[in-house]
Amino acid sequence: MVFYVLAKLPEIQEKVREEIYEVVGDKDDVSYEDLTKLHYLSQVIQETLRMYPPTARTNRTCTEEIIIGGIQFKPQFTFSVPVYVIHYDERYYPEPEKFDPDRFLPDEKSKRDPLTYLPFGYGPRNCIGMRFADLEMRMAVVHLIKRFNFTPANDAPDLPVKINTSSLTRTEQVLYVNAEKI
Ligand code: HEM
Repeated sequence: MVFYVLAKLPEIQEKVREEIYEVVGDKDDVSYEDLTKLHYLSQVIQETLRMYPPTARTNRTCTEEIIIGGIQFKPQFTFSVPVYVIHYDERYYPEPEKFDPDRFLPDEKSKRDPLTYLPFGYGPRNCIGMRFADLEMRMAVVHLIKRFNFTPANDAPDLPVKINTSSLTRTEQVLYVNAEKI
């Protein structure tokens, strides 16, 4: 998804590429240290996961009775946390359909409740692979953006791309990008 977004937003793609050249330069051997310095790339990945979270909702089962906001939850009740809906709530993300990596600048991020950003879930049973996935995504973008310029293929739909959220999220149509060697 991130390559599609970058193909559609060439200024953001260029900014990501510039940061990668500054931090990594020409070397092929990208270290963990290098990846931790790619702050703008991290913001782009976070914004991609806000708009296109692979999991649209996550479920929990109550172990004990509790009342939250006047709603009574009994033991064994199962309920869904609507991740996708929360990520598009204007109270937390003004103009939610706009792709804006600056929402994840440290200052902006610190103004929001952490429960408003849930691509990896939350709490003791959140995603165990979160950090690994983050590093993998950064590494993939670094190697590909260094070598290729991405542009939208013919008839590529505009952003935001329509998403089917019935189970794991997926785009309603197949998305293609052109990759041109730099
Ligand atoms: C972008 C990539 C990924 C996303 C968006 C993602 C998202 C999620 C979400 C939303 C949950 C449920 C968390 C909750 O209910 O609070 C979850 C659970 C889990 N994920 Fe991921 N995940 C990703 C990659 C990975 C990877 C790479 C691994 C393994 C290497 C992994 C392993 C797991 C496991 C084992 C759980 C269950 C944890 C538990 O029940 O205690 N995930 N993930």
